[in-house]
This record gives sequence, structure tokens and C-alpha cells, in this order.
Amino acid sequence: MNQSKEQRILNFVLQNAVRGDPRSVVDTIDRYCSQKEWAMNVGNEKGLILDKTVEEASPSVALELGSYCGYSAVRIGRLLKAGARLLTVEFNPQFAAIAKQMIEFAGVQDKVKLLEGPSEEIIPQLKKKYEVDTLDFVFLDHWKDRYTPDTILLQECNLLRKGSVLLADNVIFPGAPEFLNYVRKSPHFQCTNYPSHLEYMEVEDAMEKAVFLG
Ligand SMILES: O=C(NCCCCc1cc2cnccc2s1)c1cc(-c2ccc(F)cc2)cc(O)c1O
Ligand SMILES: [Mg+2]
Repeated sequence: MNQSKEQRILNFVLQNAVRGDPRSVVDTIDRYCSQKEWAMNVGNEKGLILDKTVEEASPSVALELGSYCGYSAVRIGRLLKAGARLLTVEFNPQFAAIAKQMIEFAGVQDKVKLLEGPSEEIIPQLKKKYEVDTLDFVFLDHWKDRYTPDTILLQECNLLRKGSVLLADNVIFPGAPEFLNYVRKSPHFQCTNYPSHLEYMEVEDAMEKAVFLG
């Protein structure tokens, strides 16, 4: 049975990156996906916006929706302070298996926990099953039409506190127009747009930061 693209990306990392070195894992994935096969990692240009937002938020508890191969989970995990943790959610079992191995190879498995399942099932379990009080940082990178319902669900589940930072990928391409409309019109969010480009391409894209005001 021939390999999936995601398996080829993981194998390239296992053979070319340095075990326990998150930076080398991130750089190696970017090298493969810019030179060999495009893949929907957040990439290095938007990755720098992600880095700055995470460093500014300095989260104790972070959530990622959409793990894919684990690129942004490793990118976020490497920046977390001692004792801080990232919960990353993936619903595709094949992608989840790749992401788990990527996270372990990078050496961030003590800070990053991968949860398998759809976001609308996992989010309501975060408080009781995963011992979350509130989320300091949320990276939205899953189905673009789930950004808005899941942002509403996070509020309904009392998972956001004054100052919680949401960062959404792909608000221009593939696009999340309904999410932009929702957070920019809501009195409960302070929004900032970060123009960028689609990973590994010269196509316009952007990230949107939405800070919860309580
Ligand atoms: O779809 C994208 N990401 C979501 C896929 C994961 C689905 C999930 C649903 C779900 C539900 N619950 C929990 C976890 C999860 S994970 C995506 C797509 C492109 C793209 C694709 C074609 C193209 F030509 C140009 C860009 C670029 C990107 O940066 C993306 O992020
Ligand atoms: Mg994305």
C-alpha cells in the first residue's frame, strides 16, 4: 500500500531532523513542503506570527484545533514555559498518528497532549475530563466553517476568560468570512488582522487575533 503524503513528511523528518530539537523538526517540514510536496502546515511566514502571539500570551493552558502533522503543535510546544501545556485536537486518525510521532520526535510530548475527535465533542469535555479551568490561548486551524460555532461553544462552556487570545489561520485563504464577521462585530472581542501568505505559496492569506474581553 503506497505511503500517504503525511507519512512521507514524517519519514523525511525522522531521517533529516535532529531528535529532541523542535526547531530542526519545524525547519525540516518547511524544507520538505516547500521543495517536494505542498501540505497545509501553517508554515514559516505565518508561523512567525503564531510564535509572536504565543510569546506575548505566554499561556499556561493552550488549545489547538487541527493538529494535522503536528507542525504547529511542535511550534507552540517549544515556546511554552515550564509547567504549561498544549492540548491539540485532530479528528482524522491517520493525521493524529503522524502528529503524535512528530510531537514525540521533537521532544515536546511532556507539554503537548493530542486529543482525537471532533472539536464539538472535545470542547465540552475540556473542563471535567482534561482538567482545564480556562484557556489562555486558542489556535484555530481546523475546518474553516467550524471556527465560529466552536468560538461560541468555547464561550458557552466557560472556557474563555478576560484576555484569552484566539488566533485563527486562513481567514483569507481558504477563508473564514463568517468567523471574521462574527468576531469583528462582537463587543466581546478585540480583533487584529495580520496579512500574510498561504503556506509555501504566493497566495494572499491572513491570520486574525481575537482577544476575549469577558
Ligand atoms: O482545511 C484546512 N485545514 C483544516 C483541515 C483539518 C480538518 C479538521 C477538522 C477537525 C474537526 N474537529 C477537530 C479537529 C479537526 S481537524 C486548511 C486548508 C488549506 C488549503 C487547502 C487547499 C488549498 F488549495 C489551499 C489551502 C490551508 C490551510 O492552512 C488549512 O488549515
Ligand atoms: Mg491552516
